[in-house]
Amino acid sequence: MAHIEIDDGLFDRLSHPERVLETNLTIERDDGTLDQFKAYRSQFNGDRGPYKGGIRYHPDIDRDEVIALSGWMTYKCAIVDIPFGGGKGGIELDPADYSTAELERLTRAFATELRPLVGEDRDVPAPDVNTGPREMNWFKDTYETLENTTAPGVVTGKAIESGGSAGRVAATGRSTVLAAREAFSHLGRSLADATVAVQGYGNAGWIAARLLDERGATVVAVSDSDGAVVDRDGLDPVDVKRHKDETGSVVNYPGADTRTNEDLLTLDVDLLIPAGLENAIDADLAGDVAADVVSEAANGPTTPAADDVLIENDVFVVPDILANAGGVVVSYYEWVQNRQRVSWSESRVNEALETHVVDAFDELTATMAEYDLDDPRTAAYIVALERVATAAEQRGW
Ligand SMILES: NC(=O)C1=CN([C@@H]2O[C@H](COP(=O)(O)OP(=O)(O)OC[C@H]3O[C@@H](n4cnc5c(N)ncnc54)[C@H](O)[C@@H]3O)[C@@H](O)[C@H]2O)C=CC1
Ligand SMILES: O=C(O)CCC(=O)C(=O)O
Repeated sequence: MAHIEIDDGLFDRLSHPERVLETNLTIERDDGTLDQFKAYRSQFNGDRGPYKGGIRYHPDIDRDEVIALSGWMTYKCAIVDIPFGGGKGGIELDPADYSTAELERLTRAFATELRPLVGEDRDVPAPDVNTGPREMNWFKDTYETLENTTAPGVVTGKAIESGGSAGRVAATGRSTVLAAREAFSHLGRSLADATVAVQGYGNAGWIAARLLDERGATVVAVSDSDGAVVDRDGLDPVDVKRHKDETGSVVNYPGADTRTNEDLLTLDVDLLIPAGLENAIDADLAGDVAADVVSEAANGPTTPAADDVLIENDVFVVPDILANAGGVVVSYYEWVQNRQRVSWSESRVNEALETHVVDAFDELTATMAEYDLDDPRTAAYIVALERVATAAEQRGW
């Protein structure tokens, strides 16, 4: 059912990316042989500002996935009201199979290929799955060297010493927790009393678990792609992270029971945080989700059919475009600091982040009330789509 009126032509335009680069990168392996990698960058929509979105390294990445992720970035930037459009990119590989030197050559090859498309005012990449400050530093250096300039705002998520922002690494987990706090408060409950399960123990998931623990919630289960660990008395997120860093996985964490990822998603907890990849919760599994609130750290963890089941079962789902927007909000402030050649304190960054998340959540609940909706995701898209459509219309054709 349509809730807002959008011109048919504009709707068509917003159903497709503005452009997609698909390329093959060639690098020399450490043994002297050559290897090829498929790589993509989708620029979905730039009506509200430069394209913005991460770069993912993953063996299953493909063109359609990158396009979908770049579309979500468009609406994410709109709902938290930062002046960016949506983009996303990625390289098809499992980084675990490559040395640091090979990953550096590959990242530099991608930056070289993307050079005509990116820039501080054109398209600003950032980290996503399996990338982080290290890759962003390499990207920035390659771009600046080729352009013979300094342009730290060409990517965000850099190391602090290379122009990164305080608070960026923790920002995605932080907004996921702030969004959950707002959802609990909306339901008249306190996050401090909640039990939590976190699926995915990378940048987004582990930070969310740590911040929840610091706020008094009990993290009873966490997982990564190898499986889940559960301790009903509560896990110590920092110690689980130490175990994962030492052993490569959360699995076999001393004192905890080992379970499957599916078990984790259907565990009897108050709050579920999917922080892995897309489509983790499908329609079959959704009926067994026991949590009252889901705060989506991952992009697209809930399929549309699963969403219907969760709504039917009164599960309050804070959609990805709001819950995980902390990453791009702090990326925006990193870009602002880079452009102004200034550096903000972590508390200033965190305060700005919190304002964006709380304001967006308030707009979401006000829209649910205005349209008599029981679905937070639809409300989020009403707010975001109106902003994108208005900007597009004001620019004209
Ligand atoms: N890093 C960032 O700033 C942002 C990340 N996100 C999203 O958050 C999600 C996670 O990203 P990061 O934490 O950055 O990646 P990461 O590479 O740091 O960690 C990903 C984690 O997910 C786990 N995982 C993968 N498949 C899984 C499965 N089937 N079951 C359980 N765990 C699984 C991996 O083992 C790993 O622990 C992605 O959807 C990403 O797009 C969203 C906004 C910003
Ligand atoms: O920080 C950014 O620019 C975008 C991060 C990202 O890829 C995401 O929010 O999914």
